[in-house]
Amino acid sequence: MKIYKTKNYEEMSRKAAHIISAQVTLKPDSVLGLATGSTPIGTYENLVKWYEDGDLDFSGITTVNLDEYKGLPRDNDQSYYYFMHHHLFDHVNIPDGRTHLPDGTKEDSDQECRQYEELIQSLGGVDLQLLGLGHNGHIGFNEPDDIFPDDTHCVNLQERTIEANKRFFASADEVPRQAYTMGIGTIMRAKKILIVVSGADKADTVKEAFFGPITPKVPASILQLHPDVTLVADEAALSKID
Ligand SMILES: N[C@@H]1[C@@H](O)[C@H](O)[C@@H](COP(=O)(O)O)O[C@@H]1O
Repeated sequence: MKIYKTKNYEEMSRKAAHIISAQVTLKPDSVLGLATGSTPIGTYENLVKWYEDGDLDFSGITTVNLDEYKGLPRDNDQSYYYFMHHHLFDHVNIPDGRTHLPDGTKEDSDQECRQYEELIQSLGGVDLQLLGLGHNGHIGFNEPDDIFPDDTHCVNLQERTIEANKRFFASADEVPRQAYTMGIGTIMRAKKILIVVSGADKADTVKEAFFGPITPKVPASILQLHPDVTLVADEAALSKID
C-alpha cells in the first residue's frame, strides 16, 4: 500500500484528484469507480475545476458508483444519484448513459444487484476505484460482518452508520435502513484502489483498517491484500500511526 500523508483536507483532495486525473489522461476510456460521502467532495471539486480549465477530458470515461440507498427516489437530494450529479456529473463531459449507480428505486434487490454486478463485468471491470472510509471501517456500505460479502448485494445499515448519516436528513427516522452496495469482492477486483480519509475522528479506524489484522469486522482491512492501493490521508487521520 502506498501512503500519502497530507497536511489537511485540501491537500488530500488535490492529491487524490491528481491520481484520478492521471488515470483519465493515461487511459481516456477508463472505468472509474466512484464514491459518495463528505470526504471525496473536495476531490470532485478539483476535477471539475481542472475540466473547466480545459486540462481534463472525460469524454471517454465510464463510471460506476459504489452504492445507493434503497427506496430513495433519484430526485431526493440525499440519494447518491443526486449527490453524484450535483458534485460531478452535471459539471464534466462524461457522456449521458455512461454514469452508473445501483438503482435504489428497484424493489427486487436480488435482480437489481445481479444486474449491477453484470454491468460492471460487461464494462471490463473497474480501472480505478475511489473509496471513503466509514467510522466502523466500512467501504461502500459493506458493514462489519462475519464474512466479506463478494458481489453487489442489499445491506441492512447499522445503527452507527444511520447515526453518522442522519446529519444529512431531517431526522434519523428518515435515513433509509437498507442500501445496495458493491461487495468486497467487487471492490477488490478493481485494478487500482484509491482511498481518501480525513480527520482525527477516523484516526482509530485508519489504524485498525490498515495496520491491524485483516478481519470482516473491519471491512476495509481487506484492502491490505490488494496489490495496488493508494491511501491519501491527512495528518489528523494518520495521527495514531507511529
Ligand atoms: N456509503 C458511504 C461510504 O461510501 C462513505 O465512505 C462513508 C464515509 O463518509 P464520510 O466521507 O462522509 O465520512 O459514508 C457512507 O456511508
